[in-house]
Amino acid sequence: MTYRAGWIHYTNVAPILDSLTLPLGVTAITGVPTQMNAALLSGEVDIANISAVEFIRHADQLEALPDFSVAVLGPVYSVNLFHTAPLPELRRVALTAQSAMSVALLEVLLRERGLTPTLERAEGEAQTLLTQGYDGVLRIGDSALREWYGVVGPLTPETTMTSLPHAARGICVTDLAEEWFRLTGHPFVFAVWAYRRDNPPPPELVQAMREARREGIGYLADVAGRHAFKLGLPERVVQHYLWNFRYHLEAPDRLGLQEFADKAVPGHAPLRFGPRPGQMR
Ligand SMILES: C=C(O[C@@H]1C=C(C(=O)O)C=C[C@H]1O)C(=O)O
Repeated sequence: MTYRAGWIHYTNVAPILDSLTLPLGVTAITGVPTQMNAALLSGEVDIANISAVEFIRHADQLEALPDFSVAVLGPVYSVNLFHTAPLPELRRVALTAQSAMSVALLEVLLRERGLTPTLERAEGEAQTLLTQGYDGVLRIGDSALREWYGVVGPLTPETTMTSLPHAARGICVTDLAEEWFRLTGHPFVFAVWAYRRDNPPPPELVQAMREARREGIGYLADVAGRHAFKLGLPERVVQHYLWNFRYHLEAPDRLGLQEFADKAVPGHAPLRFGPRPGQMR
């Protein structure tokens, strides 16, 4: 029988997916996070790298691979609130329909500060929406990375990604993963690789994913070079962006994930992970 995978193929997953050779009997489709979340939950696919919040919300049915994540400790650069008013004065924020995770994270961060702007779905470029009645715009993924650099770049010999100004031309960029780090001191996990508990992936697929990740991380400059060209960004910006991710769901990432789960989805079922490499079920 065929095992079906659903991949969110944003640039941040390229170090895992670009070199992946699917074993015989495994097929894959691709889409944005909300599409892959829905595909896994409807049974259209058997495994997907889904928004961690959907994994948490459906923890009664799902399990995640024990050693795969898209996480960061500190800034992520691609989950950004672009805003023209200071955070405490925000009135109307445009959300993206592509992401479940960043919306849930924004809600947690606003609640922690006691802020209650109106949140609405609206697609389009942040800089355009900011001239159309929104004073905040949440964007994720490749377009958010590109827009972030469009606002705060260029990177000069005197600046680094972390020392860049984060406001320019009247637009401020708040990196939600950095805000999470300020609040908790923990990493933020954006995605995990989840499947229904009664339908785990064939070991050959997980093995192939581990090999692909080793290859991708080992040749990160090449991965960055290819994607920089596609994104229209400087190579060193994309290489820094990719190097910054935590792809192994390590102990600190699990702490961050658990903390987020408790804040965002009170009463959630216990989070479950498959056996670690070499561990028996
Ligand atoms: C950090 C990011 O990670 C992605 C963000 C997701 C979400 O917001 O739901 C889901 C999967 C991640 O790969 C990003 O794309 O900017």
